[in-house]
Amino acid sequence: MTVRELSLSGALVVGLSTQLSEIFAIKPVLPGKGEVELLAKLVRQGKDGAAVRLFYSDQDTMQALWEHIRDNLPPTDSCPYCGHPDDSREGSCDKCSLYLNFSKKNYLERHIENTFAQRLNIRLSRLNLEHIQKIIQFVDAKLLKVQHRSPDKEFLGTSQGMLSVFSMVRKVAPTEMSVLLLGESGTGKELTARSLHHLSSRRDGPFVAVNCAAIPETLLEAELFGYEKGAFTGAYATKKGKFESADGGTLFLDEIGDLPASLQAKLLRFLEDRLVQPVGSAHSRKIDVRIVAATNCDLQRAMAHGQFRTDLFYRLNSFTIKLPPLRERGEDKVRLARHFLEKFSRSENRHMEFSDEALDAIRNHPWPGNVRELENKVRRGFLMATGRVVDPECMELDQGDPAPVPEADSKPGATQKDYVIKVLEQNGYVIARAARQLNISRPSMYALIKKHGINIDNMK
Ligand SMILES: Nc1ncnc2c1ncn2[C@@H]1O[C@H](COP(=O)(O)OP(=O)(O)OP(=O)(O)O)[C@@H](O)[C@H]1O
Repeated sequence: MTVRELSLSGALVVGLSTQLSEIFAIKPVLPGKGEVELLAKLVRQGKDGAAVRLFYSDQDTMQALWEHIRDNLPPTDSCPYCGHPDDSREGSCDKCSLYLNFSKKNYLERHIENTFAQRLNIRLSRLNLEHIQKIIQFVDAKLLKVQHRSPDKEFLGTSQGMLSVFSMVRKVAPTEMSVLLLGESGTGKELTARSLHHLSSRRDGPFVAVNCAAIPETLLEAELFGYEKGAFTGAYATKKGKFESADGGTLFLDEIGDLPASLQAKLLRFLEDRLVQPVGSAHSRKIDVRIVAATNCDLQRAMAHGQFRTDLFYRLNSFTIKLPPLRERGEDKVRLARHFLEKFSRSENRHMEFSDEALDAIRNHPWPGNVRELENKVRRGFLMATGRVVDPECMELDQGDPAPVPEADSKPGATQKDYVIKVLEQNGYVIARAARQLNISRPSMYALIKKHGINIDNMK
């Protein structure tokens, strides 16, 4: 096979024996580069030879090919591609629109771009409007995902609700605004708070998380604001509070709805003047901390009952992000489940997969404990599966009988309280075990106990 004519996108070859659809290689010798391999496809067989289309190769080869072609261009005023008379060679050929300014440095890139655009045009012209509309929608959806993609590769979600969370996180993170995170237990409030911190200019400062429901009321003030030596019995040395530990960074106050009234006032004062006064100290210190607060309880209702200060609520509520419950996240349930299974598989070096039944059970389960519950079920499935396949039984996912977990704020108080007491009884009043049964965190279990005024010591 001999290569007679060679251009950037095509060649004339003689002695070719090939079918129309086949892709084959031609190997012209280029000065200064030697033999190069170019992939080609037959376009037309004529009596002088076969016209072939060339596929673009790597940049070096294309550059060498272009230099060779340029050096051998015939001294003609016509377009070398279509023969149309053109004496300027400054722009594009009027007839075939190819870029003719050969002396320009970026000729090769322009030529390749134009050729791609032309091919795309030809393809598009063969599609009907409905197809084009579908392509545009597809591209839009892809762009949306790229732009709103999670700021953290461990923070997953492609459902509409989560894309909007990611978008809000990106917008508010670089500002100094306080942020209020709302959402049921296990929906990812702490993960969101960490993302806010990592995307802010405070990322090199500390991230300090405090669960206001998990610390007894009597200790909470000292824990948050610190204390001076001798401030109270047992205060043997001066101790920094969480505000001070978070200086220059972010303080995440989880279960803010459980903050006692006196501390609500202190937090409000801090948000106004950024001063912190340790217990037993006569002096205040200026602290540079961004507050991210979170709660899974209904602060509006708490305000209506006089349990949460309205002024503090409005101060914190200037930017609110609501984490959607897992049951409203569509296929994210399966994506997250696969993510957790892969994580466990990697850490144990044991590859596992879900059965189709397991995937259906994951789709249908109501997930009252949200992502935390999903992670726990997948962990259980990973540990209990005997072969390489995780089925609904080893995850203890019974589609017909989802665990009736009390939803913190949607049921009348008495019913929920009874249920919590029952679960505590069943688990011998061991908080961790009761929390596990309800698929909620220990702090959330404490919060439920506190919310209903349940006194475990009297019950044992
Ligand atoms: N979108 C997500 N992608 C990956 N992991 C997630 C996601 N959301 C939550 N998780 C994981 O689920 C678990 C619970 O999340 P997190 O502690 O942030 O929830 P929370 O809303 O703060 O819960 P609680 O109110 O009970 O404190 C964590 O292990 C977290 O890493």
